[in-house]
Amino acid sequence: MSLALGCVADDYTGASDLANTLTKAGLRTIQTIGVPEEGRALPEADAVVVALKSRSIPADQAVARSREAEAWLRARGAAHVMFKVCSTFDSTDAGNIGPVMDALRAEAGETIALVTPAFPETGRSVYQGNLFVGAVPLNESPLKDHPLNPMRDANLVRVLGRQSGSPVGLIDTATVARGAEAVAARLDALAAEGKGAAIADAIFDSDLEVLGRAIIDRQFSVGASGLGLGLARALVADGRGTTDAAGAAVGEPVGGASACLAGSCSQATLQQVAAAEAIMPVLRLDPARLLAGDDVVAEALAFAEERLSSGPVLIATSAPPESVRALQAAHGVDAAGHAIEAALAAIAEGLVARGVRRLVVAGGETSGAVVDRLGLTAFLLGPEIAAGVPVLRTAGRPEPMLLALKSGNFGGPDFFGRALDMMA
Ligand SMILES: Nc1ncnc2c1ncn2[C@@H]1O[C@H](COP(=O)(O)OP(=O)(O)OP(=O)(O)O)[C@@H](O)[C@H]1O
Ligand SMILES: O=C(O)[C@@H](O)C(=O)CO
Repeated sequence: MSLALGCVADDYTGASDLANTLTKAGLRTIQTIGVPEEGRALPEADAVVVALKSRSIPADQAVARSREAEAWLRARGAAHVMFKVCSTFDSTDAGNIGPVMDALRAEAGETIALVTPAFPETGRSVYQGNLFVGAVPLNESPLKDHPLNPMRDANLVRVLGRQSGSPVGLIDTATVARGAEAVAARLDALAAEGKGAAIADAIFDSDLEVLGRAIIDRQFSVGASGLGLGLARALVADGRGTTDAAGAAVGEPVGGASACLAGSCSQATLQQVAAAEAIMPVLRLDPARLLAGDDVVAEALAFAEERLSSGPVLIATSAPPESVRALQAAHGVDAAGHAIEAALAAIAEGLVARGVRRLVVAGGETSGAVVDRLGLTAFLLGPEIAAGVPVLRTAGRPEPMLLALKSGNFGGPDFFGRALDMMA
């Protein structure tokens, strides 16, 4: 396999978002969970997205895992490696975007990395280095209340500057409007000034196409799905992709029962859980009882077991910001998050043991915990349920499963129903 593009993603839902974008843009794409073991056969592909669970772990561990993934991709011929971060730049001042970027850029032998989390299809745009979520700056969006990575500064030149070992510059809209050569020249000028990264403005897909063309022959970049789109279109225009890849891997329907799990507390997920009550039984787990030692996993599985033969169920810990803050104040952010993730993962395992073969999971960390617990290792890409959320089909599992791993902020209010319909 000689890859046109290699990607290292910092969470599993983000990886499936990117793999979906690359597939739609015409690259045959596979998503692996972690670095595949030596000798494991993978289908032929133009691009591989290695999904890590490295967004909210200590920075040194995120760096080590990302370097291993980058080396694996380079060994498979990937000339350009993109580090996929969240379109809302989820991270803290301690990392992990800056430290991972610094390490992968050095590994690639580049002096500067172009960085942009813009993803216009989901309302993420960057102007003068400031990230907007829809019409509001990042720090006024619901991301200010994220349970693990609250985002309180929209100026990404500043945010990344606090995380990186090198100064950070800006490639502004006026430069992007002048085209790929102007972007490349600005990158070189910033590198000559000693900058190690440049936040690039992008408001429309056409801006991302310019950025893609400007950097496709360089070794390394950092971005969300929008930059993936720009890179994929540059590759396809250059004859380095397969133009009929979209939705190629739907495959045969899988039988079995279906279920949904939600550990995301984003505004979008809260609305989706509320809307699901009209179409399926919903169990809202009380995380305070879980942390007090009650066996809520067994309760959830009993709830599901009684109902699965008649249709899907949804089990959610999702709660509004004030409840999340109260739980975190009582137990600590990490302890609360990990205990809930572990409980939802154990529930997922119990559901699969009870015949569930189609599973929808809301939340990046939550999806990471579930996929790891189920021991899934790679996915083929199916059709798109909502912007950034594809149907995934397991690869290398004797009895295939379909999954949808939803980033917290993605999807409309009817997301759960729509996902289940598309997986039917
Ligand atoms: N009721 C709750 N109180 C406190 N924390 C919670 C609660 N329910 C879930 N959590 C934790 O909140 C975190 C949610 O993160 P997760 O990444 O799953 O969702 P998200 O941040 O909305 O999604 P994404 O990362 O895709 O944007 C997890 O660690 C989860 O365990
Ligand atoms: O880029 C995004 O917003 C998503 O793919 C994601 O990473 C959310 O966890």
